[in-house]
Amino acid sequence: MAIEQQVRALIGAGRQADAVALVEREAAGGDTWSQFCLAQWKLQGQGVPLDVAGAVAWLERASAAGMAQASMALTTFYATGTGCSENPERARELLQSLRSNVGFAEAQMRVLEQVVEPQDIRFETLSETPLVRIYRGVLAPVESRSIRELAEPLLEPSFVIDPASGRRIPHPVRTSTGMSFGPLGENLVINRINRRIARLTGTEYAWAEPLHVLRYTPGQQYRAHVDALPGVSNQRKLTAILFCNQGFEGGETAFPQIGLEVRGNEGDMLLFANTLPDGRSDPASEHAGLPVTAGEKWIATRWIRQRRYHPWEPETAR
Ligand SMILES: O=C(O)CCC(=O)C(=O)O
Ligand SMILES: [Fe+2]
Repeated sequence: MAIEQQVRALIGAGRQADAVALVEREAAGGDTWSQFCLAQWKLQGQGVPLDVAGAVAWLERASAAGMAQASMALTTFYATGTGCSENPERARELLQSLRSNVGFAEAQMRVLEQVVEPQDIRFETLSETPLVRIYRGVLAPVESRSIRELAEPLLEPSFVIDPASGRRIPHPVRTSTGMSFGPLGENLVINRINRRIARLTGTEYAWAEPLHVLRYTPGQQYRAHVDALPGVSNQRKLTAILFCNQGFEGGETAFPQIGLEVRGNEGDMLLFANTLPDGRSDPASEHAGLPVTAGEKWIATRWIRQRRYHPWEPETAR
């Protein structure tokens, strides 16, 4: 019986410890399927302790033995510095080595090659206090399209848990659908965009939360709110919003406290400060995504903290 079937049979029979022992033995003996399986278990903390660096080590072995799926996964780990040191060049080399036999790698590589990293991006300052700026032409059309295409199948409505009933109820502030490119969902196209945002904002790539995509259809909106979070010391100092399409009506980003409404063109980036010089939330940064009245509005938001933030390192969220 192939190892995969043996593992399934053991798990099906409730013999999880035996399944882990088998996979560990086979992985050590050089079986790439077992190496990949063990890496996944270590990432989920399933049957074995959660161990991201250990997962990367097994992916390395499987990749070195020629397993394309492992190399593909490694591109994301190196691009985002998850479980290993950040190494975007290594990520790109791995992707390049895969392009001829993995369709998804070929498609990503083509987008990377079509876009020359923009150098002379101009911005206009719309408000000094709070700081609000719009940067023109941050994304190439192929990049904003990639964001939409990658996000679309993963969009989910925003819900919150109602404290009274304990039930999932529609989010009271945000009626759009959304998704995030978390550490393992960030392909090299998204990674390069995130690095560009860091460069333009004078911040570090590793300080920001995962790129968060929102799609609004007619009637949907993001009611007035501040992005700063209650009770955290690693505050959301800046918000960068990428406009990922155009041609919709309504949907301006409004700052009611300073009487400002912004509509970016596809590829533009809105940047604003959420905190006062002493680090506290700035009430004047209050903003809303006004209701869309026709068409669809797509944006991608990067909330930038004051220092390192990583979704898998809970201490960095506080
Ligand atoms: O949709 C908008 O224009 C605003 C989005 C927003 O406030 C956010 O992503 O934090
Ligand atoms: Fe916001």
